[in-house]
Amino acid sequence: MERLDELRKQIDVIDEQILKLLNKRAELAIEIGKIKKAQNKPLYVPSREKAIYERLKAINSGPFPDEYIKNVFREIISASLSLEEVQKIAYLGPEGTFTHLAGIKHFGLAAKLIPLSNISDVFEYVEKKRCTYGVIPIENSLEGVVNHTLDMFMDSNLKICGEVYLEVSHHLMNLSGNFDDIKKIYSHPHAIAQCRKWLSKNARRITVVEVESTAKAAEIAKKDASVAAIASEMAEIHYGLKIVEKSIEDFTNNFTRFLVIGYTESARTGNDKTSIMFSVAHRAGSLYEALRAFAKQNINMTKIESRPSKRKAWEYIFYVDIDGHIMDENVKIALDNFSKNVNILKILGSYPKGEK
Ligand SMILES: C=C(O[C@@H]1C=C(C(=O)O)C=C[C@H]1O)C(=O)O
Repeated sequence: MERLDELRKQIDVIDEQILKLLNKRAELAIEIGKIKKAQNKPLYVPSREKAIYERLKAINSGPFPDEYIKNVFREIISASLSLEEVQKIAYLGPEGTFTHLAGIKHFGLAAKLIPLSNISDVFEYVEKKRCTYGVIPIENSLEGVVNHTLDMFMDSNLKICGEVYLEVSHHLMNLSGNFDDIKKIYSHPHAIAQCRKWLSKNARRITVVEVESTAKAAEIAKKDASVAAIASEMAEIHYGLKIVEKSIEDFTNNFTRFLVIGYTESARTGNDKTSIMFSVAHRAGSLYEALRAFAKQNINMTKIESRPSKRKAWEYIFYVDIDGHIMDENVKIALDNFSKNVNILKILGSYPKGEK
């Protein structure tokens, strides 16, 4: 037998062993699912999943690459979890958006992802338990925060249970893949802003039209050969378009951060983040005094935003992210002191940090 055939035979044997083990593993997951259901515990446990990825990465002896262990096990876990219960996930659609991609990255392909047309609907679907979790964008490293998402937390009791980072790259695409066919370019205002230099250099005479999402732009481009969309690779595949020019963004290092919202609280993993919202009195130094509680406990603040309270003119709500979990001793002490210096305090959730 040729060496090539011989090696492939060995791979076939190993694949059979992997499949047998996958089924053994799935049986255990089903058992665990029954226990969790009987104890009324959440079926999806992100802290456990994170611990699995990290443990396997630490013991990996190679040559299987460390960076792909999570991808492989993400799908194994997603498929196992679907045997306990298929997870219904609401996300800001339509299909083919970066939020869709973030949902798949976090929950895997076995979850049922449900596209909704706005951020409020995603909150409502999860609040009314039509979906177990929701995925929404919260900020882009170049364009800043998504105000609508922040504002939704004012009146919602949902918790943040996870975060996902995606590197964003914009491509110009149309039906033919031919630049000369393009009369109009459609995209989301953020994507257009991020490709400004390229557009002014290469598409001066082409009309640029803003639409509500990059996927919507791709949907329009699919119907009209003279329309091109600036959208993601996901949209290209989903809408059957052809890339005219790849990565036309002005700056690299473009990341979008997404939040996973739901009713369950995520357990401590040792590498977590906590999000809070609060207001302070209109008094000199009140914000400074409050935030000192974190500095005193040596807690790093990773984000601060302010938004109008919408209840009274010139009254603001602050949003802060800190390193650590509410079950960490230093976070507990800091929040206890912090709460003495603020008016309203709402803990939006502690959750495992997303991989950048
Ligand atoms: C099996 C479990 O349920 C789910 C599936 C997991 C898995 O397949 O390893 C891990 C965490 C949960 O999201 C569990 O809780 O351990």
